[in-house]
Amino acid sequence: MALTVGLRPLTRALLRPWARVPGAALGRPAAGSGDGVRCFGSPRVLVEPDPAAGVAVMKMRNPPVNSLSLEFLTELLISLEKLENDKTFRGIIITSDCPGIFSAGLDLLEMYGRDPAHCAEYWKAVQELWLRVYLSNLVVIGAINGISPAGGCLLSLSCDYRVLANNPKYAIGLNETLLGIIAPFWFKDVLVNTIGHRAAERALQLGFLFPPSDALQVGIVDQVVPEDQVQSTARSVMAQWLAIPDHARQLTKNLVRKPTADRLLQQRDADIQNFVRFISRDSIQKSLHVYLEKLKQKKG
Ligand SMILES: CC/C=C\CC(=O)SCCNC(=O)CCNC(=O)[C@H](O)C(C)(C)COP(=O)(O)OP(=O)(O)OC[C@H]1O[C@@H](n2cnc3c(N)ncnc32)[C@H](O)[C@@H]1OP(=O)(O)O
Repeated sequence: MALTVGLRPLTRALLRPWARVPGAALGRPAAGSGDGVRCFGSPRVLVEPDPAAGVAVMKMRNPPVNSLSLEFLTELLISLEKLENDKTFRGIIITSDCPGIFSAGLDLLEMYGRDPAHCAEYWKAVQELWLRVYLSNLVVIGAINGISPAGGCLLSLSCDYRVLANNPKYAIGLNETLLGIIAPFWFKDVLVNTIGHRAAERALQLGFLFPPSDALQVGIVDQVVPEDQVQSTARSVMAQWLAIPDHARQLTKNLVRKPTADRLLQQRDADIQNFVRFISRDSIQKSLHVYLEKLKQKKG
């Protein structure tokens, strides 16, 4: 029997009117967009619109590490939906407002010590974010200005183009096996599509986190540039992509990506059930506990 997935907080949030950021974000003119244009967003997602260019920069700011908690996923989804539905925008640049960290991936605390209903709700939101970014009609460029493991890597892989800052600390990859967990088939599919079967096989089994030079060589990112040029490079790449007529690019993107997305769309509930069964196992909870303890101990 299909698991019934409650989506209460997510649904509630999606029904909420568009939230404007109190304080800091509001009133700050968007960079390069003239005086009249203001940033907007939500507590964890700052959106800097450049209507003249048809581009919005979406900055993730869920400190300390931009882990993808349920609330953060919800805010990202709301921002993306808002931008998708606004004809002003043809492209978005996803980047981080947390120094040195693009995203630490899925929030382990949403999966550790939680009941099955919560895990199901969380996983549905993870699926939702992936589908929205991966199938977005907008051009999506990742300006990856920090480390990007696991779910952070999935988010990057779902962009149309990835620019990574050249800092040896900014590794990227699907490192799930290092945590004693398994990347779901759709994470795997996106990696295989990006770097090929053999490279993905090794990277997934060994939980590789590629430093920038290796990331470029294997093709998990498209470009590596000095750290202070990540945003400007993303903007120039965006201009190239926006030179293509939208309808032609969008239909082509759909042609290429739909089969991969359909594999999940055809079995979303089953995927949620699998995830909940897997993550609820004692052995997996133990692995997560050990990993979280390691993170704590690292601090000394
Ligand atoms: C089934 C598929 C499932 C999962 C896919 C995933 O995405 S699983 C998540 C995989 N992510 C990782 O392996 C990254 C883990 N984090 C790190 O390696 C480091 O935190 C990082 C990102 C390199 C940053 O290091 P830094 O030294 O700057 O910070 P620190 O480690 O001290 O972390 C600060 C606090 O954040 C907590 N934290 C880190 N990552 C996560 C996370 N993914 N989820 C939840 N919480 C996370 C960390 O424990 C620290 O907490 P604190 O309470 O301050 O001790």
